[in-house]
Amino acid sequence: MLSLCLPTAMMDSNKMTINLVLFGMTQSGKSSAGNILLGSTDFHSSFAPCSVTKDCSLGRSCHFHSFMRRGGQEVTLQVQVLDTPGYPHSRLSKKHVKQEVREALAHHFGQEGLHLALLVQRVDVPLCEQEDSSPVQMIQELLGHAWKNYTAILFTHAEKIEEAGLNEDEYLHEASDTLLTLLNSIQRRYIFQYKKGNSLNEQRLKILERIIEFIKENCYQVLTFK
Ligand SMILES: Nc1nc2c(ncn2[C@@H]2O[C@H](COP(=O)(O)OP(=O)(O)OP(=O)(O)O)[C@@H](O)[C@H]2O)c(=O)[nH]1
Repeated sequence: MLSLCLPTAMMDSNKMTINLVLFGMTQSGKSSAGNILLGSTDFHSSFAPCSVTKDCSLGRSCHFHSFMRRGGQEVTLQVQVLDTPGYPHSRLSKKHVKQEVREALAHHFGQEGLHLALLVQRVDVPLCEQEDSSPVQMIQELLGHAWKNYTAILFTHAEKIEEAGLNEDEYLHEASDTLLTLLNSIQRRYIFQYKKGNSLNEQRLKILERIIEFIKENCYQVLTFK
């Protein structure tokens, strides 16, 4: 059963832990995005013509001291990221992936709660239009009716937008109706992740700042899984 609450245990006055889960199609860049968020290489990320990740795994970042201020106090941030098998998966059924992720969400975030699900989506791959095999459908089924308040899109391979001579706004302007409808339904929460250019540290800061904005807009509420 899913419920919403304010995570008092997770946020004392000067330390905050944020809990994130990564969803997305096979090879969309989930593990790589997880590593950027954690500032580590905890998750196995590699190019393959099939799905690499078969199991869920949780990674924890080190503590980012004085990452932000809250109520006049400096806050130390820790990030926890749950990496999941891609969906559609090249070897595992939908039922299997869903069960695996459901159990992992309950195990890792059952009590503490989930702040945000990131739908990891390559900019150069159209969003899956088939409802039944779409990662969006998986998010809805696992997060329940409040999924729209707890989901953001992380666009990976964003350097391809520049290579095509576009900027982010022009890319979104050209987006399919399916993607635009999804973006509107999640209050246009999106982040672009670039492989080239900025250092990984700069990228992590930029992405984390956006994520914290989304979490603040949600008044730090979490989804719990019991
Ligand atoms: N150019 C570029 N390559 C990326 C980006 N993100 C990920 N990659 C590469 O894409 C490949 C797949 O990345 P992963 O992070 O393993 O993807 P995944 O979604 O975890 O893959 P599965 O576990 O197979 O579902 C790797 O070679 C990454 O280095 C990006 O933003 N830009």
